[in-house]
Amino acid sequence: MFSLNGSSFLNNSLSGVSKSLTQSTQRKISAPSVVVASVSSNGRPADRNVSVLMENTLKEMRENAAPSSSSSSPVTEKESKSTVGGGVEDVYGEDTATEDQYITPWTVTVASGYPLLRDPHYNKGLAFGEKERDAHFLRGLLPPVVVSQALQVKKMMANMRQYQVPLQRYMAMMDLQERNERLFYKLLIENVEELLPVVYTPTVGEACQKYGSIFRQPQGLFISLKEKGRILEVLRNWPEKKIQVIVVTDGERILGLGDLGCQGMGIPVGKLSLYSALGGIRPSACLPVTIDVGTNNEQLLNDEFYIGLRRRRATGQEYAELLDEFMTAVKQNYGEKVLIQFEDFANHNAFDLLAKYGTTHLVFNDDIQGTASVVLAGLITALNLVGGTLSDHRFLFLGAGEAGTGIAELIALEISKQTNIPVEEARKKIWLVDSKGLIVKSRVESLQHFKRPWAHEHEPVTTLLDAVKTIKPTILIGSSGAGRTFTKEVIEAMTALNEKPVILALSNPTSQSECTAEEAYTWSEGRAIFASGSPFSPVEYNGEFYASGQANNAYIFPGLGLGLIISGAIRVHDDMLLAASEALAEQVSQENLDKGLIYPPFSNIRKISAQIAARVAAKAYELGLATRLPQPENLVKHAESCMYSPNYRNYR
Ligand SMILES: NC(=O)C1=CN([C@@H]2O[C@H](COP(=O)(O)OP(=O)(O)OC[C@H]3O[C@@H](n4cnc5c(N)ncnc54)[C@H](OP(=O)(O)O)[C@@H]3O)[C@@H](O)[C@H]2O)C=CC1
Ligand SMILES: CC(=O)C(=O)O
Ligand SMILES: [Mg+2]
Repeated sequence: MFSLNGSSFLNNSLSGVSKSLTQSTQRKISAPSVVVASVSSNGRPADRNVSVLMENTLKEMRENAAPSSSSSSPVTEKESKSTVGGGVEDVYGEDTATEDQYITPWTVTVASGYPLLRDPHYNKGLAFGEKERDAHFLRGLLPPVVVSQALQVKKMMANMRQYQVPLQRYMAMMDLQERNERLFYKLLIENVEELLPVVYTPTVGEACQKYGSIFRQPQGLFISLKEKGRILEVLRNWPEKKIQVIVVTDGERILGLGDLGCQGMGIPVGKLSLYSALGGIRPSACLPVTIDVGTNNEQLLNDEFYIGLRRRRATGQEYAELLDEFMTAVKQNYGEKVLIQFEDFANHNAFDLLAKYGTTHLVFNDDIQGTASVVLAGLITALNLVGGTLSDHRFLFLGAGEAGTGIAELIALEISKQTNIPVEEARKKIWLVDSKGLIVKSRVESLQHFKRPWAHEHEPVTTLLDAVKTIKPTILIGSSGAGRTFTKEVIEAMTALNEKPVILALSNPTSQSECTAEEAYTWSEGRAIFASGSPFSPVEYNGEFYASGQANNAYIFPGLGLGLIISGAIRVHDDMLLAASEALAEQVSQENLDKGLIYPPFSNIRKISAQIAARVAAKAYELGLATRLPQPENLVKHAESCMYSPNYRNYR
């Protein structure tokens, strides 16, 4: 997001602060302003001419210091500015309570000329109009032509399609994000099905593996053990002050690729791009964080280009203390209502972190809860194709970690609600296999705590194939991170047992998928209802085309996050996950079902996210967890109106 040398760092990194200071006024101002520390200007022509613009900006800031009733933003002025000073933002460090804290002496100037072209939030490239070029000292800095954003999108897509190697596309997209943020989002929103596999799974997996080698500009906030005791200070280095969503990882379980240490940063960056593109959260309100506690990945430790701490992972107290400092600092810096999404932590930390902070912070774990919600939605839809209710089915999982047990628990909860049986009873319909075989009672003492509820009475079974034969599942779910584990024999066994076997290969990226779409359709003779975590192209089998859906939490977390934000929710509740599942399932049309699709196309995702957000927000109000009162009358419309728009704004 910024270069680390000289004044461009200063200007770029601080540019976001101006947005936070002027956010309430943006509709009126529209002029790109930046805030800089009190450092003298370098005397460029643009700087000599800023005084009038600067005065205007300051005037407008003063005028708009009071709450604006015309703002359609879901964040009210009062809420967004509360600090120790009794609800008034302490911009100048005037509060007694903050006396011992350092402050930065900000002054305001206006971005124009060369720095404006280098500011990704405001840069429009060739789309700067004639008047803007005059008003902002851009004459001569751009070639004469003025083009539309639509033409820029067309050109970028044509360029993108020239790249044969997926990683090159990823790098081109990241470069665009750093150069012209609105164009990046415009491209992503308008070409979501084509670009999702570029900025997200599977390509983001390869990008994380090679992050050190392809590293150009830092994205997101890196918090390592070196920063212990100073995390609040580090958070304050981030240019944006009004953060609504944080996606944080410690890089220990990146997709199904294992421990990638600090290079896991690609995941929070990618997930937050989806928060904005798919869920409409403002990019400036999103903060990607990677907590670097070392890595146990020998290959990375020996890689001269590795970007993280060159030490083995901290564990126990050292780990817990760093995480606790982070969680405390986040609340201190951004308040109660910042949403923290835990992402790609290893399961030995993930469940504990969720349990520990679930009662004190607005948190959820995407791998445990987001995945559960998306899979439940797919299963509710699949019932239209295979018949029966959820409780009529038998579920078998390969993989009993975060995703596996998270999904299993939400299915059990839904069955329990639908049938009025205790959740313990509902769990008996669900079986899980881990690396040691079927989870059964006789193994209970040696099982991690999150597996224990699934240890049912049964004799030991060591292979998946034997588990399929003995449990006779109607639904098989892969959440193992182990590629090609749904063998021909396994899928044939499922097909022998079921007219239409439901087979979900959730593991990411594509290399770790339990089977390919082609394998699922071929080995099941075209009878499988199949979906996968990473996308597969349609498959031809016996002269027919089979399209499969993408069972990925990307359907859920953007809408869930939006719903939490617009309602001002203070906690995430399981019923919100169920509400999100129902909302997603309702978006699957008969036309989708006729093609065997159990998820709607991603091309409609913003509409889908608005529906999910509305349902989640409604649940927050119903549960008394919402703080943004009164409840808007039409939550879908409200969600849509709150969504980020990547269209260029006019500058005066
Ligand atoms: N599609 C989506 O939206 C999502 C997909 N995922 C994917 O799911 C996968 C797993 O993630 P997560 O649950 O967090 O990981 P975990 O590490 O928490 O769990 C993995 C589980 O798989 C088991 N396992 C691993 N290899 C084998 C094998 N060869 N045979 C049988 N069991 C095996 C492990 O067994 P043991 O416990 O014995 O070690 C463990 O129970 C990843 O690839 C991830 O990308 C995750 C979240 C969302
Ligand atoms: C999709 C996702 O969150 C994962 O594979 O970890
Ligand atoms: Mg994940």
